[in-house]
Amino acid sequence: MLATMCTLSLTPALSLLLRRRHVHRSAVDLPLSSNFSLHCFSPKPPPTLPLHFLYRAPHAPTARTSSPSFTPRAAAGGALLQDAGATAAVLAGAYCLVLAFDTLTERKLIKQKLSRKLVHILSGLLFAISWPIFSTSNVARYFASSVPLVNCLRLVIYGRSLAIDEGLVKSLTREGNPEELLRGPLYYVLILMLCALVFWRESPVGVISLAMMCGGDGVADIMGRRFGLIKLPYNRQKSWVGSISMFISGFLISIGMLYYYSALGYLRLNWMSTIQRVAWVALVATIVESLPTTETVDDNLSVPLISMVVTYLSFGF
Ligand SMILES: Nc1ccn([C@@H]2O[C@H](COP(=O)(O)OP(=O)(O)OP(=O)(O)O)[C@@H](O)[C@H]2O)c(=O)n1
Ligand SMILES: C/C(=C\CO)CCC[C@H](C)CCC[C@H](C)CCCC(C)C
Repeated sequence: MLATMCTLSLTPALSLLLRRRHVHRSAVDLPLSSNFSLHCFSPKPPPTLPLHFLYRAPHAPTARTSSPSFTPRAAAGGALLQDAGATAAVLAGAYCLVLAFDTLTERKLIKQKLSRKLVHILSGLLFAISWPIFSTSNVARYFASSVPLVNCLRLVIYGRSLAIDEGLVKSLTREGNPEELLRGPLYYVLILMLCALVFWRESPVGVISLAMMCGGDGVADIMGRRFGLIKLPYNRQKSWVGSISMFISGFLISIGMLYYYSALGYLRLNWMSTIQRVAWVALVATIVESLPTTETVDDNLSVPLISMVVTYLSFGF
């Protein structure tokens, strides 16, 4: 795979950040409508492949990495330290987020249903936003995935009543039944783990799927409960307001996440076609979420999984 070395004509800080990270570029030089341009200089232009293909750029040499004392072992040690620190920080963030909403609910400053949905919306989106703080090593995704894994174990322990945490149960379940933790919340963290492990930062599939599950489905619930008077003809449990809210929020949050990752150099997208593709994903996910199948297949599975399939078919990676 031909490697190219790229630098961005962005602010010096962001350019410096990128020089230390993998910068991926498509082999197909796509016009970027965003407000930065990618100046790539490489021994020779990469072959233009028929398919949309990503190139992994090497670490650009810096003053530190060019010094005689710099060794691959030192780099590996630094990456492991960075990933361990990032994992600890995200784990702490997850614990504090749930604790904060648990406290707000306990003090009756926020209703339980709204608290649960805000945790649903924020957890996954903040998790995806945190991925760039992990190193560029090949094991970074495993460190990141350990955060939903720890929460998965936590949900199983409390869901099977092997230990008691009334605050957690109250803030994450509809009826306060610990076994509920083994359904929606457990599927949710399993999807977070899947997105980090399989798709990570190099593919739009993971971030778009999380945007639809967390942002789209979460906002649909909040708006639908509050304003959803006109129900869907084929599903009296869901409403037009809820579904339209899911489409709009899922679309906008997906675009926002893709812009975030392209601004950091992980993705290079043709925004005209990207907007169309994301709209398709949002439409399909909204239709699936509106179907009367929640009792058989939880939304926390159906929405992200259909989003993964449609995004993969649309973007090709
Ligand atoms: N397209 C949608 C989605 C949700 N809702 C509203 O939000 C509520 C919960 O939606 P649902 O998708 O069932 O969310 P759950 O994940 O099951 O919510 P929870 O587990 O918090 O009950 C529905 O009863 C409905 O009032 C809606 O009106 N239209
Ligand atoms: C109630 C929920 C889903 C039901 O629809 C959300 C469950 C949330 C998990 C228990 C906590 C998940 C935490 C994430 C893995 C990491 C978040 C890190 C971020 C920095 C806050």
